[in-house]
Amino acid sequence: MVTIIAGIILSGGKGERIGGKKPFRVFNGKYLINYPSDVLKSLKIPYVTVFAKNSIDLEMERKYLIKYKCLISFDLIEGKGPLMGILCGMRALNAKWFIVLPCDCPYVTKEALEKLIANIEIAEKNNNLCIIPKHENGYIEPLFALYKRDSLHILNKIIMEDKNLSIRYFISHLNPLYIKAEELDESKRIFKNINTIEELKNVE
Ligand SMILES: Nc1nc2c(ncn2[C@@H]2O[C@H](COP(=O)(O)OP(=O)(O)OP(=O)(O)O)[C@@H](O)[C@H]2O)c(=O)[nH]1
Ligand SMILES: [Mg+2]
Repeated sequence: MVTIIAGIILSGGKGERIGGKKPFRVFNGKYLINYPSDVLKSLKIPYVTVFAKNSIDLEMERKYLIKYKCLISFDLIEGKGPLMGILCGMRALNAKWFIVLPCDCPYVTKEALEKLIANIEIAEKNNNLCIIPKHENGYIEPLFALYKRDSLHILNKIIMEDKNLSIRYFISHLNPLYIKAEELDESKRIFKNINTIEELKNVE
């Protein structure tokens, strides 16, 4: 059976600004990575967490696996950025649509993801291969978005070419359906990412 929706939690960044180990940094009493994991679990959406190729946090990752019993994958090639994480996630789980989330989104909510998912019907009609939240100022949230499995061949090609691995370049091939960021969360807090040690302490 092909699942309709699966999740991909991107957890393979270097976390340079936070001094490494980003997924397992503690924010408000929980590891950062637990936030998107708990929300996907509460929605009963199967998901894969994609860590870095040469991860140095294997012990933490083992404990995470025991806690969540989700799928775990690792980047095929090191240092290629989020596109590699999406590729490895899509290869690990068979679904029609993938909710891509970063590991550092502690304000993510079940309600916001439900609202995001509700747009799939429109995207199916319009042949959009991704659904991307967009702010009023034009800023987009491609790492808090939905991607259709049908985009996998394009992703493969882009990664094989290895010329432009920006997520915007990938999206430019996908006839994106842009939705208003405030539609998912009026306060837009759900999009807040944690990048530094200081931000770990600023619990809102
Ligand atoms: N699987 C995978 N995920 C990545 C990769 N690069 C970034 N990410 C993830 O994409 C999300 C957004 O990236 P950033 O916020 O820049 O995080 P980061 O790259 O770990 O942090 P910096 O090194 O400080 O930029 C985070 O959840 C990262 O873990 C990668 O090469 N592979
Ligand atoms: Mg980065």
